[in-house]
Amino acid sequence: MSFETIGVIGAGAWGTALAINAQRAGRNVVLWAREQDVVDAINNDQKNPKYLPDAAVEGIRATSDMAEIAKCDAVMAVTPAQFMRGSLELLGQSAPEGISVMLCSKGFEASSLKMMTDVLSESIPSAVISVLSGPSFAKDVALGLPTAVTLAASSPEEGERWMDAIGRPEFRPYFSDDLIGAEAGGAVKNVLAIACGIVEGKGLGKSAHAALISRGFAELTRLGVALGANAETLKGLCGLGDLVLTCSSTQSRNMSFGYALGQGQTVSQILASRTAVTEGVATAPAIAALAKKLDVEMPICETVAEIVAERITLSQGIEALLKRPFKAEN
Ligand SMILES: NC(=O)C1=CN([C@@H]2O[C@H](COP(=O)(O)OP(=O)(O)OC[C@H]3O[C@@H](n4cnc5c(N)ncnc54)[C@H](O)[C@@H]3O)[C@@H](O)[C@H]2O)C=CC1
Ligand SMILES: O=C(CO)COP(=O)(O)O
Repeated sequence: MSFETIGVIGAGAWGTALAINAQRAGRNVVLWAREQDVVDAINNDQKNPKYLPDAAVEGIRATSDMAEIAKCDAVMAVTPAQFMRGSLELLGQSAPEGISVMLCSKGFEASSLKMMTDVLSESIPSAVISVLSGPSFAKDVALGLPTAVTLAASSPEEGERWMDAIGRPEFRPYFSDDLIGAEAGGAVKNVLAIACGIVEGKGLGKSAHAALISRGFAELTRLGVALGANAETLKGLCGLGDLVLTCSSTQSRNMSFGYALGQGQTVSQILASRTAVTEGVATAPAIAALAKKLDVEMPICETVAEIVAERITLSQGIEALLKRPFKAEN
């Protein structure tokens, strides 16, 4: 059975862009927003000025009633990671047995150190889980610019259903059976993008920037593998691909957060100046704690966690990384 109606939970920039893409792919789309002004703007003006200004949100119905989402053939969950559990528990109140849910957010739950796949299994035990991740800025997808992503599903049949439902020439999903790899890549790259932003903001040079991406990728791979991912998956769109995108452009909220830190702003100043979520800020301490728990060497991510918690200064963090003992590359 193919998915004809798609429910999208979360009308932030990414949920809205994914809803636009699914509508363009020919699906009937219902978009759930927690804010009534966002629901009204989409239904009355075909716009989402709060989270995705400039994009036309046409042919999509917005709702604040989660029961309407539960009636759809399949659901894309796009709530920021720290609030994902609440959204899924709400969906679980009216979801049918075996509902297909695709997780599209990038982060770990800071309070439990859990991945979104675990949060979904705990909230809706019968859900059929998929993960969408990869280099894809919401604005690019909304504009219809070419994008390729990893679409990880628990069976090839489920993957086919999702690819048929949301794939388009300008939005190319590549199938993977590695749910953990797809998730881990997206979560860790956000933390590394903060580090890359700091390097750029402080003017440490492109050589340092490239070194950080490369050594950061080693950390991302180590943690992913320790969590059960296949290292090959992490070389793909959801790992290296997304790391390169997010570390290359201040269009990334994580990269621009780090850039602003590098330019001398404080964590609270930067967060107070934006409505958009900066996932790496909450995920950094979770990754640092996981690294400790699993005995995985992740000095860059641990340094970002210390900086974000304001336990060390940028200069202290940079010095500590540069003074680490020389060692073999792998
Ligand atoms: N924006 C992008 O280009 C991309 C974002 N993502 C991921 O998608 C997820 C959602 O990000 P965006 O849509 O960009 O968010 P956004 O920054 O555009 O909007 C914030 C979202 O958080 C929700 N929110 C705020 N406080 C909340 C609360 N207390 N409870 C529940 N929800 C709350 C808002 O309703 C809104 O939907 C994140 O995990 C992000 O990493 C993934 C790929 C691309
Ligand atoms: O995940 C993203 C692109 O793939 C978006 O990254 P930011 O949340 O840092 O903007």
